[in-house]
Amino acid sequence: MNKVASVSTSVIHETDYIAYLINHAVENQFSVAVWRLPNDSRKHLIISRSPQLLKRNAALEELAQGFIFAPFDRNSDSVYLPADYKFTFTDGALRAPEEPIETTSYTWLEEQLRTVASFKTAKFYTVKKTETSAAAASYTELVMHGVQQIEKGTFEKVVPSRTKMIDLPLGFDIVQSFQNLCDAYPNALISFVSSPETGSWLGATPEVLVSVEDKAIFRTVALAGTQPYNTGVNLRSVAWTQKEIEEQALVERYVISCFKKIRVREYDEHGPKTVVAGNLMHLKSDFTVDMKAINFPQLGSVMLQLLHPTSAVCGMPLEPALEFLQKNEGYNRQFYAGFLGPVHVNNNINIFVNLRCTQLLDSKAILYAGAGVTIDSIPENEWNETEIKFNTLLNVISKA
Ligand SMILES: C=C(O[C@@H]1C=C(C(=O)O)C=C[C@H]1O)C(=O)O
Repeated sequence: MNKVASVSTSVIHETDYIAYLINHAVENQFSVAVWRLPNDSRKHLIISRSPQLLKRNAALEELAQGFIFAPFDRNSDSVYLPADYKFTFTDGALRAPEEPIETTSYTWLEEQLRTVASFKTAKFYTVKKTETSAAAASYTELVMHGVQQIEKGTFEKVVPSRTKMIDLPLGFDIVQSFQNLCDAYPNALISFVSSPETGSWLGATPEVLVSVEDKAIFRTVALAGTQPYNTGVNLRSVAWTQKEIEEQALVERYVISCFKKIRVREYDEHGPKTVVAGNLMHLKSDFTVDMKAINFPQLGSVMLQLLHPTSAVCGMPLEPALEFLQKNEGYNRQFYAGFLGPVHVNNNINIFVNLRCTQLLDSKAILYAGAGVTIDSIPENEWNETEIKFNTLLNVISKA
């Protein structure tokens, strides 16, 4: 039996491999990203020896295979994890290599595992200093303040956010939590990113920001409006209020305004439709562009730069809403409502908005959530909306 076959036929479970690889990264000051795309059974893990800092106008199309992790603040650099090692898992096991980087990774791992007697729980990076939002009461005040500015005509929509600090359960296991999120939310991007630069972030986001398939098909969405989802509800008969319909229509208009800036008229738009995102439902419109037909190979990079931060996480118009948040939100969002995802993995770019996420600390975690505020917002309802958004992760992490 050759080396590759001996690993692929072993009985080691993917959770042990993933824990081993995360520990290897952390012990060597490397960075690691683990993810599972929506409606996909494969899990991927990359280790990056030296992450790069990328400027806002970096061309994604020119990057080597890797994982991008960008903060909310578009003037701060993104962290790019070029893959030095890459692994794919299916059906609970490590998949046989399908490309050169996986072959070298496989061979390296097999070598490493010769001296491993048992697998340990994964450790992860934590940052020394971080920021959280003020007390809950001030969130309803922030929403009220936002509504006042809308009444004055400063902007039409703003998305104030807040944090919730929780204690991690005793014996918290990051790999188990990742697996639990994968099981609970099949149509979300499940991700775990850990690096000395960023600390550790775990998330289950429903929102595509930019995806490019085979350098040919560009996709983005306009997602907004939130209601709790109860299993069995018929999505076709879900009713939305005028406030939610307008809130989502604003995001749609924002996406279209980005296409207009670059004179792209040939986009297909479908929706809005009710979609399920874990414990919640949203209204979603899909946008698709045939990049070959319009001869626009950089559409992914160009739209990423124009879209972020969208009106789903910031507001409309962007500049005054952003200024309001910077002045009044009272904390640094860091990577919440930034973007993240694999670049050039299996010939695709799959970048999502970093929502329903948590930053992990030593024995605590910070959850992040925001809610779209329009002229019809009722502060208590927006507060409740952030509570149910926290539950996407809380329901899973607290059981880990
Ligand atoms: C801002 C968040 O979510 C965004 C805001 C939504 C809304 O205001 O209804 C819905 C989906 C997301 O686009 C979040 O989850 O923190």
